[in-house]
Amino acid sequence: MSEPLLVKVGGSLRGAETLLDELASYPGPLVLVHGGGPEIGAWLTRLGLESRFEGGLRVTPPEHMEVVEMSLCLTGKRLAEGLSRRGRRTLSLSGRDALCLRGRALPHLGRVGEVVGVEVGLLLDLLEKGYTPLLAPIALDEEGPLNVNADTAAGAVAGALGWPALFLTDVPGVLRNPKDPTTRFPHLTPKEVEDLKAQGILQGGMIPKVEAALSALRAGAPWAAIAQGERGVVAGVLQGERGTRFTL
Ligand SMILES: Nc1ncnc2c1ncn2[C@@H]1O[C@H](COP(=O)(O)OP(=O)(O)O)[C@@H](O)[C@H]1O
Ligand SMILES: CC(=O)N[C@@H](CCC(=O)OP(=O)(O)O)C(=O)O
Repeated sequence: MSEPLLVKVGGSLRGAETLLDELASYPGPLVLVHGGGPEIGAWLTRLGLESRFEGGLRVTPPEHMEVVEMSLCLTGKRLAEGLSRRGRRTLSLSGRDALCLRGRALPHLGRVGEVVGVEVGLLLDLLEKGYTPLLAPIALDEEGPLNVNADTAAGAVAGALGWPALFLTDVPGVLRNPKDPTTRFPHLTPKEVEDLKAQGILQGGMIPKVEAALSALRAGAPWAAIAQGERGVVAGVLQGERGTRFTL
């Protein structure tokens, strides 16, 4: 029996047909979390709204939140359709459905939050019925929806499930030189991550991704890895041949 996996699909991978084939054919149970940063940015720009990032997080004033949510939900529906057409029946949900992701707002970033609770029972029920759950990173607090970085949301879901977390993105892993794919770190510890941050080697969206991998491990995920969303990636990571693996 193949091991269950939590896979985060980065917005940077939009339109990657080979990734849909790869995920649809995975023989074990999957719970998926998707991003969609590039689409959100494109929609905000189209509507004349500008985004500002702090530490890799999109500052989200309340008036931007509907755009964020609409964009993420559309991305989720497209992915769910792509996987379902390939034979993996996938349901696209957000943290609002059945109050699946409970959140807490972070200070000074508008409606940006983190996940404080995951309705694991719902995810397991869907899996048992043969559906693959695909979550958009929207969590709920008492005031309504929160924009959660998709890596952060994926780390929280992996931790709550106690499943391994695989973050798929557009680079082969954490790189010493982000422009040179041959400089991949096969393995990183929290101390090494701190050093890379201090040296400015981890930037932008890689910061929440690495932090999410470590927080998934701290919450009980058996392993966490960042790798490129391409054909053969799941087997490559399981065999230790691709991606960057994290250990505590
Ligand atoms: N040290 C690093 N190694 C690899 N990628 C890095 C590094 N620092 C910053 N990055 C950037 O992080 C990006 C991946 O994060 P992000 O764009 O948020 O992806 P996703 O949408 O898949 O979550 C890479 O495309 C790369 O430009
Ligand atoms: C708070 C915050 O930054 N939320 C992210 C949510 C989407 C995301 O994380 O998408 P990727 O995985 O494609 O980066 C955003 O607004 O872009």
